[in-house]
Amino acid sequence: MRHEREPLELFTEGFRRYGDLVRFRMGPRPFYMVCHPDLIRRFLAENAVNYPRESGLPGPLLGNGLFESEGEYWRRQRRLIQPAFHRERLRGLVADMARSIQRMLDGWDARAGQPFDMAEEMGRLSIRLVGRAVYSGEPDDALCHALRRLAWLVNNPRHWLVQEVTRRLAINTARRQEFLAHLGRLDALAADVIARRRAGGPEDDAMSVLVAAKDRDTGEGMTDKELRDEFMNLFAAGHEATGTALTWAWYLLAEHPEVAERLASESAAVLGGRAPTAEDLPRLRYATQVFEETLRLYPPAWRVTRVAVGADKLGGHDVAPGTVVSAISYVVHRHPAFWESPETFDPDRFAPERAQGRHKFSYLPFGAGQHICVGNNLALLKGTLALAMAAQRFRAAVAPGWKVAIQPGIVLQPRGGLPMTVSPRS
Ligand code: HEM
Repeated sequence: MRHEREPLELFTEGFRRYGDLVRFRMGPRPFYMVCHPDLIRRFLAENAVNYPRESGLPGPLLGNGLFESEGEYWRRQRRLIQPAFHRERLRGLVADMARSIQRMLDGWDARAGQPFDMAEEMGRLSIRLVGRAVYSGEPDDALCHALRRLAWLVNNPRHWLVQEVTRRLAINTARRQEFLAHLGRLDALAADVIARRRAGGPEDDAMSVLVAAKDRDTGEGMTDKELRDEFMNLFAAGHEATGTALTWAWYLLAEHPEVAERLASESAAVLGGRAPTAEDLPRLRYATQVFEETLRLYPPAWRVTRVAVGADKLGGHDVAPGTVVSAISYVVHRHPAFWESPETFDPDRFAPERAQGRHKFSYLPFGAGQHICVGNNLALLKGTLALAMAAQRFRAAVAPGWKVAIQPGIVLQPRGGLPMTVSPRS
């Protein structure tokens, strides 16, 4: 089936041939790919109530957390969790995050010239930075390994399918045992963090906000099970996309040395070799733009999908109940009516004066509407800091002979990782 083998090619071709709304035959249900931002606004925002996310059984990893829930329960949880990720609160994390990034970069000095997998490196960095935001902790190597393996098992659709089947039939395969062992490690951490916060631990990370949060109608807080599920959603699911985006950023910078030089100049002018502070953030504008443009060309969450529960019309076409409706961000971000020279890597298109007036629903790296990514400010902060700090110290190049290809699993990753070499700037 082509949509499993090469979905990006299939969807891109469908858009070029048929335009803004394309019906595909795949599986038993009708499937619409929606590419026009007005139509995306319709199903993700204006009539979102008709297009919930597909409900499945709560899985063992994410449980009934924000990613998986819908309706009143989701609304309550979202209200309680959102304050933990306000931009002002995140500013307090800058110093700790900078320290984590600095430690990674110090390790690069000894690795100069030797290829290493940038996807693995960025994945681990992202885990450490999310750890700081979620529970004020820096995960050790064993925990990073567990999370990387879990992400790998979940991101690969074939493994995930096997996981689901073996779980439902309670078959104990080696992969399943591996999955459960990693999950057990994470569950132990979640239980420990929750117990400490209940006993009154630090007060400025996401878990302390969640433990203290009270429903405005009932006055009740979250149960331990609810806290555990949200911990998994934020910590386990929150790291993968940022790590992948940073990996693609390194690839694009290697391919566009002029952008890498400009990024390094900005860092030199603003930071002059020291670690960034929260006050520097507005002046690291080009680093943010590089990250935003990377998210346009390689949106890690490359599709946003819903299922219609009632009849509707999209662009004059009938949508029957049960229709799967998907905005393929990878295609929407290359829509020529909304993006000039869409294949060109041009961070300046995110300069405030050029971004002004852009259709809000033509740029969807964090989704749109009520489910828009709750961690988007954190992701932009991580991306900006990591790029600004790394660019002032290192250049990177794809390892000689390596062919970069895209693997669209749940997340849009480089197939087989991304071997790169780094060299210090003199
Ligand atoms: C570059 C990094 C990231 C990308 C590209 C990304 C992308 C997305 C997208 C597209 C959605 C919407 C899914 C939908 O509508 O079906 C989403 C939702 C979500 N994201 Fe992110 N995300 C990133 C980072 C993070 C981080 C750092 C966290 C938390 C620490 C996080 C937590 C969540 C949660 C909990 C949701 C569900 C929100 C809801 O349904 O209310 N994400 N993300």
